[in-house]
Amino acid sequence: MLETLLTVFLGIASFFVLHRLFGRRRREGEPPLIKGWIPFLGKALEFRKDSHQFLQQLQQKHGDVFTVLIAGKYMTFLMNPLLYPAVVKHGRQLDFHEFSDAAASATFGYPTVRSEKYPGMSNKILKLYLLLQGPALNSLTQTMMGNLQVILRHRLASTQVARPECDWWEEGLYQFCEHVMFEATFLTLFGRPPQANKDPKIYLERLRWIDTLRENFRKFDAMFPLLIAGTPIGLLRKTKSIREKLIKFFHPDRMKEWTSPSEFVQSRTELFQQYDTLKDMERGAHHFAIFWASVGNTIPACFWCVYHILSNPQALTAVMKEIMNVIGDPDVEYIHNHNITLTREQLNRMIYLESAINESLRLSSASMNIRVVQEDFCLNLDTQYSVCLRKGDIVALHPQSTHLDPDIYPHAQQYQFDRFVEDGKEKTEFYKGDQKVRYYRMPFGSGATMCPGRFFAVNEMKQFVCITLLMCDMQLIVDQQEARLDKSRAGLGILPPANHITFRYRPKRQLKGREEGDRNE
Ligand code: HEM
Repeated sequence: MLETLLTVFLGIASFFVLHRLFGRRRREGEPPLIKGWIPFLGKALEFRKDSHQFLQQLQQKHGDVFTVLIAGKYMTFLMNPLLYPAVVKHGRQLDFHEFSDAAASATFGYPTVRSEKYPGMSNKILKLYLLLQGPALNSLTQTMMGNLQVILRHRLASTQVARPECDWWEEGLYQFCEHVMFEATFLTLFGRPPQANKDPKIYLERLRWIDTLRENFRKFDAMFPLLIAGTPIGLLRKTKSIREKLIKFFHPDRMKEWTSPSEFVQSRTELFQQYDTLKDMERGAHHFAIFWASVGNTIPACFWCVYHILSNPQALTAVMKEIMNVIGDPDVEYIHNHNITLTREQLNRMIYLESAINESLRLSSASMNIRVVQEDFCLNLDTQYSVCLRKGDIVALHPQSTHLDPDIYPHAQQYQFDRFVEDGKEKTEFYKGDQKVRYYRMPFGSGATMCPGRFFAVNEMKQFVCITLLMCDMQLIVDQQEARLDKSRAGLGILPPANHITFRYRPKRQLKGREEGDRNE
């Protein structure tokens, strides 16, 4: 044991010494470099505890642009959203895919896409993302709507059978969102495995495959921050075998048996088949990766959205009113016994719901936009200010600092469901001082590399909120702590809650005017 500790210590110490001797020096025009090894280790921990606070302190001390040495990489942070347009404009010199390709391939277990072994594949993958948007989104929306209702109806029916004595059923709100969204998104994108086609009455049988998939997914996801940070999977105990199980689940031979996959997944399957150099397990790894992308952020986002709406009577009333206006006041019998349809156009009309979703994304998103510098160059940030960057360095935007900037968003820590509505329309003008901020809301990134699933994701969230509010009476349990963000996943997207939140629900009994009164029952 002592020997191991000594070896590790000597390894780290010699790395630090070598780096001090040969590490690079600051040059003219480069941003302030924050270094120093012992403080750095402490700082890495501080960053993990609260990245926003940590970066804010550095900003106060060093200004809007500074460089930090993290895990051997020089990362230049741009902390002021007024400087972001310069980065977005330099997409060629500040590339997203060099980082994302390397990080995703190591995390999910497929070879890097930009390799010569797969000519043209990277661009073809990007083109297929269009099948998550535009006209293709209509059929995804329709399928998702049906899946959400089937899953929720089954859930209500089976809970009624399991707990007939209860008027209300208590459950973890996160677990509820996770169960429903995980299955609905899977079925919508990937279609139905044979197990899912069994007689719907045999519900437990139907659930088994998705339960196993979700359990393995959860275990993998818990290790995701370490994997994406470059930890070799072999060091992470059982994670390697769990990833293998997940990849096998998406093996092309199994996927052949799934009925009605989305055009998006079907086209990706066909694309991967065109490359003989790609092995079947690697194709499975690609499918698993896109499945992770499709639920990894959407599930916590749904949690925050429902949590905030249930915590704010005003928000609940406004959203419910909007839903009823759009779908035309059906009665509760109709809701429980018929398929509710909501088209994309109807979802687009729900501006209060959209604002409520955007507000919860603003408060819970902690993604970092990473770009790799492709050549030595000086980036003109505004008319007077430019910073010089070196090839291979990283430029990072930290949207959370914008989202929580009280200059842009007064009472920035507060949830205001209608923050993004003005004069009955979406509010799109936000200012910092007297300057208009172009990139004021960035949970999905910015510029050409913005998340290609963003329209699908917002649609899904709207559908989830509409269907659950229409089919269920829902209340947060009183006398519990407010939900807090789990900041340990900072940099990776929507933060999950750090504490357990319980809510109670039952099949909807009455549709109009009950929401406010219900809370005090
Ligand atoms: C609330 C839900 C979601 C959030 C907050 C989110 C956020 C993000 C962010 C921040 C990026 C990186 C963008 C950049 O740095 O420029 C990204 C990339 C990506 N997202 Fe999402 N996303 C969500 C849902 C989805 C869904 C539902 C899908 C797919 C079905 C998806 C697919 C992707 C893909 C494929 C990329 C990589 C794109 C590329 O390589 O160019 N995302 N997402």
